Amino acid sequence: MKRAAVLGAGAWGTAFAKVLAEAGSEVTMWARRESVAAEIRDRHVNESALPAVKLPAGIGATSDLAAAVAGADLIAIAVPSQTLRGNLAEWAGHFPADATLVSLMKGIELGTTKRMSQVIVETARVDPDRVVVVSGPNLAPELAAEQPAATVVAGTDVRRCRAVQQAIALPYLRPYTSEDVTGCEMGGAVKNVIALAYGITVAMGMGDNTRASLITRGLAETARLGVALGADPLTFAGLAGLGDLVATCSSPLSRNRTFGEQLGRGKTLEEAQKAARQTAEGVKSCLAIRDLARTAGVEMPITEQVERVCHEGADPRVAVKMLMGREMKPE
Ligand SMILES: NC(=O)C1=CN([C@@H]2O[C@H](COP(=O)(O)OP(=O)(O)OC[C@H]3O[C@@H](n4cnc5c(N)ncnc54)[C@H](O)[C@@H]3O)[C@@H](O)[C@H]2O)C=CC1
Ligand SMILES: O=C(CO)COP(=O)(O)O
Repeated sequence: MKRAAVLGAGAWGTAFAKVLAEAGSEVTMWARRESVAAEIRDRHVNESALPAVKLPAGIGATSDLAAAVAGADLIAIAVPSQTLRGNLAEWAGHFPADATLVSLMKGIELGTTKRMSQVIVETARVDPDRVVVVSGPNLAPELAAEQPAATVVAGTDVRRCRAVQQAIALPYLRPYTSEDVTGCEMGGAVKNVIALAYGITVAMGMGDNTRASLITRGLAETARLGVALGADPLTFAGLAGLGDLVATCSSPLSRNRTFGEQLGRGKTLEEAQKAARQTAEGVKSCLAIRDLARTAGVEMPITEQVERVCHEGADPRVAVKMLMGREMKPE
């Protein structure tokens, strides 16, 4: 049996801990609040993150980071992208020397424009081979309800990828491996921005033609940026690209889509933030992704408009007009 730690007891950390435990690992979760750790330990639930989900009784939980990671050979991290660097500054010294670090996050760091695996390598001072990314169409409440889904385990060390693949394979979760870390992370981060745009248009009453156009052109700009950063174009046709984009845009469970709906109803950023209980990564990542695109000389018109609506108070109706009024070109 493997010993795994999951750092972050939000929706995804909790669902992922359940997966690891059910696939045979001995799991300890780290929660920021001791009350959440106690609830997981004693009542086997995490009501605020995943209401009504019964967790395996064997999952341990603590708010003591050193205790959570002691002896772990797999450490999965599921905190907000923008706090990861700060979290790791406190944590990294406690990580066992050869543990595989699994990034579950889907965002780009503000300011540095770094992907989460890059932040882990830099801040925890580990060899890039030790970092593995898990990304795909994996809405936490659906996975926790054991609805069948697939995902991608990406890394530069095939042996570690296979070990993580084995550690999360279940009758309801089918993991595939990939060597394209950049592509998987860019797919996961940019789909959150496109899901914001999708939510905005849903709230504006737009129909399936608009939705399909957004998904398709959203994927086009995701792939354009990803390829400029060295990703394999085929990754964007896979689970961590199109798969996650479709799941997130289509699902009322998505925090990013829901956040977009608030903006589409005319709420300000601050009002939408007040209403959101959990992390909607696209809201901050859209700034970093726009900066990445500008530096790489890549056009990302949907991302540009999402940034304007989120952070410059632009009217969504004007944003739609600007997207539709762009210069004509071949597909
Ligand atoms: N929820 C989902 O369905 C999925 C989420 N993800 C990604 O996983 C990451 C985590 O997402 P969730 O668990 O859903 O988010 P969440 O908002 O439910 O949980 C985030 C957790 O991080 C903890 N945390 C630790 N340090 C923190 C700090 N300094 N500031 C704020 N919170 C801190 C919070 O206490 C909270 O438990 C995100 O990057 C998200 O995009 C990926 C796949 C699925
Ligand atoms: O990444 C996800 C599904 O794969 C979850 O999306 P949200 O963060 O928008 O809920």
